Amino acid sequence: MKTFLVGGAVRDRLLGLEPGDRDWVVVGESQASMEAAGFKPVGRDFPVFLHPDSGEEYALARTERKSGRGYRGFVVDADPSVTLDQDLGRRDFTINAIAQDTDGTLVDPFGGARDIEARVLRHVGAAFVEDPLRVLRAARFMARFAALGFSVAPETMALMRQMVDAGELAELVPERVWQELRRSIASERPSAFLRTLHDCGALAVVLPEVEALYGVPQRAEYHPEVDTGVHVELVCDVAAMLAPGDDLIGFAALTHDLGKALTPEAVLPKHLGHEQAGVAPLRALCERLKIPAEHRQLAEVACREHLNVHRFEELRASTVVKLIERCDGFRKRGRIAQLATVCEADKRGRAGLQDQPYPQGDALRAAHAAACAVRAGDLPEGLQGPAVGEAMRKARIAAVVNATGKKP
Ligand SMILES: Nc1ccn([C@@H]2O[C@H](COP(=O)(O)OP(=O)(O)OP(=O)(O)O)[C@@H](O)[C@H]2O)c(=O)n1
Ligand SMILES: [Mg+2]
Repeated sequence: MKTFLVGGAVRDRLLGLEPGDRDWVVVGESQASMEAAGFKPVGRDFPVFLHPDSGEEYALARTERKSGRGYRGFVVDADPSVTLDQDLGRRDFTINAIAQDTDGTLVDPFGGARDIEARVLRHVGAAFVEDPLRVLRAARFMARFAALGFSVAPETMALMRQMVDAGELAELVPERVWQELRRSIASERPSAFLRTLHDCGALAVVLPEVEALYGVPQRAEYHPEVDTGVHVELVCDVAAMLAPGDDLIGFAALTHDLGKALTPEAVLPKHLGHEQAGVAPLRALCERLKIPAEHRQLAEVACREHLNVHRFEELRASTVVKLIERCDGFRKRGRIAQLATVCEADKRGRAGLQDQPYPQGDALRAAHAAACAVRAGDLPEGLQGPAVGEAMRKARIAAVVNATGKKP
């Protein structure tokens, strides 16, 4: 059986990175011969099998041709006569279209190794336009590889712009948009995802609430970068640095300032009340993309409360306890630490201010820990009904006073 390693594993090895999942392509076999060799069929849209021992994915070499709208609208040909070069030719980017023989030899008909060397993300061929998801994949690979010096080839960028202008991205279902977004905000450079989509016009289609932040000014004394879109890019990158791989914190960082797009012109560059104004566009975005509940909740808390956390020094202990209650932080114990991280990313996500300390974060975490340490057994005995809640809140306030030296 003739098998080749393909895709991400070959690419990542050439980049000197730790390869993830290994995907294999098989040439000259059929559904029947694979099953006879003990492989387990798992593909729904095309013939892919799991290796009986390693569990790795083996796909028959195939060609694909667009036959209609939607991501299922493809005619797949996986006949044993399909060649390795044909299979590589249907792929998205040259850096993903390199195969490696079992003896280590590379099969690289589209110059993928050269593009890896030159740090260029380039499409393989004209069939690129048949799959609108590839616009988001380009942006996601930029989030992952921009820090290594990658950029999108101008001709690929032009093609992506054409696809957007032709309305192709309307085909993308929410689940697939979220999958690419989730992985991008958990990558090293989420700003490159946003910037790539912004530059080709796709951000306006998939995340119009975020696109609307570009061109909106903020006060230069507080925000040397001025542009709110640029601010959000920076915040996402700091969040990715503070919490690597954490899409929960990444999503809240991305959406914390959506309200700034709604500030009336006359009020600019101030953004009074943008925290409350941001809740409606945030909910619209979450509904449309079917964002998971936990992500929605942290994002909404961060949107509403980020200024309160920034002024933590000024808050009384009772105000802190109420803030924690509003965040559901006594039941969801991880949430306050997450909020503190998002707020730190917000403060440090400003041009030239990345290295600023953010003492509010630790102070909030310490206050939360102290308030959480109060147990029902610490309260006076014999309390009934609402009196228990009242006594609990008082005890928590006292604990925060103790831990922080704040006024009650
Ligand atoms: N819309 C897509 C999806 C996948 N592929 C091809 O299928 C391979 C495997 O896809 P996937 O696992 O999604 O990407 P990887 O490149 O392996 O990256 P990752 O490390 O994220 O798995 C890609 O390298 C690419 O050759 C493609 O051409 N077009
Ligand atoms: Mg892969």
